[in-house]
Amino acid sequence: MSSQPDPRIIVALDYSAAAPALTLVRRLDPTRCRLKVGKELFTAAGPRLVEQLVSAGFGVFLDLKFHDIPNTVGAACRAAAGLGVWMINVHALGGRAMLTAAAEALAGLPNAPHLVAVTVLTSMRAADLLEVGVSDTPEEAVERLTRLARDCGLAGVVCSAREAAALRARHGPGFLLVTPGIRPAGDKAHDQVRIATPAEAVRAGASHLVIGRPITQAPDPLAALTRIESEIEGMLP
Ligand SMILES: O=c1ccn([C@@H]2O[C@H](COP(=O)(O)O)[C@@H](O)[C@H]2O)c(=O)[nH]1
Repeated sequence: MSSQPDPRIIVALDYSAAAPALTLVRRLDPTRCRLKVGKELFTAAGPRLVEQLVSAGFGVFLDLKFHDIPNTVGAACRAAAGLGVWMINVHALGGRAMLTAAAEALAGLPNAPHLVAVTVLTSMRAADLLEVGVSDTPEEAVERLTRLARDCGLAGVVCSAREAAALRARHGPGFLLVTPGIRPAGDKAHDQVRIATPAEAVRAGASHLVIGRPITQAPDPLAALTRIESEIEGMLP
């Protein structure tokens, strides 16, 4: 019996136009990685590019981080699902009613995408949370928002790999832990704060690793992807 490939690396296509994104995508293979389309590329290139990536066989994470009133977010989630993507997300800080509306909007849809909630952005540290009125540590805030998201029926969360071990222990094997802020040892952190290497993330129990600039801005993106694959090879179940 042949098993379906389930690539754990999600390449973040943070480009300002479709052309450079497609130049990289043509060198990639859907059995090796999934693709993430975020706010920049989606705003520049629109839903047709997303459909093109889906038609090319890639699992696409549409990372638009919806955060609005429940009715608006539910409708946006349904529209996103219509593009045939593999995963979509909302901000957990939108609260229970919004998270429930998002989950209910997808319930019963054929081939509904995985719905995950962004907890605390990987670019934030404790002082940033304090400034917006959150006195929890990032770890506490991530844990609390994850419990809320799970309670509302979401399939997983976006968190940093630094919180992944505690979440994996509490929420068990099937819960999705999608971790950006991945930096191979020695790579620049850029604007990321709560970072981890690919191996650290997998060891902590991350189900998926979101990786952008370490691949897209590498002199040889394919070689960078191959190095990351080798680093985690044999560590995944
Ligand atoms: O907490 C979050 C949520 C989303 N992201 C997104 O992931 C990629 C990371 O890109 P790098 O170039 O590897 O830093 C980017 O598209 C973010 O929008 C995140 O970093 N943190």
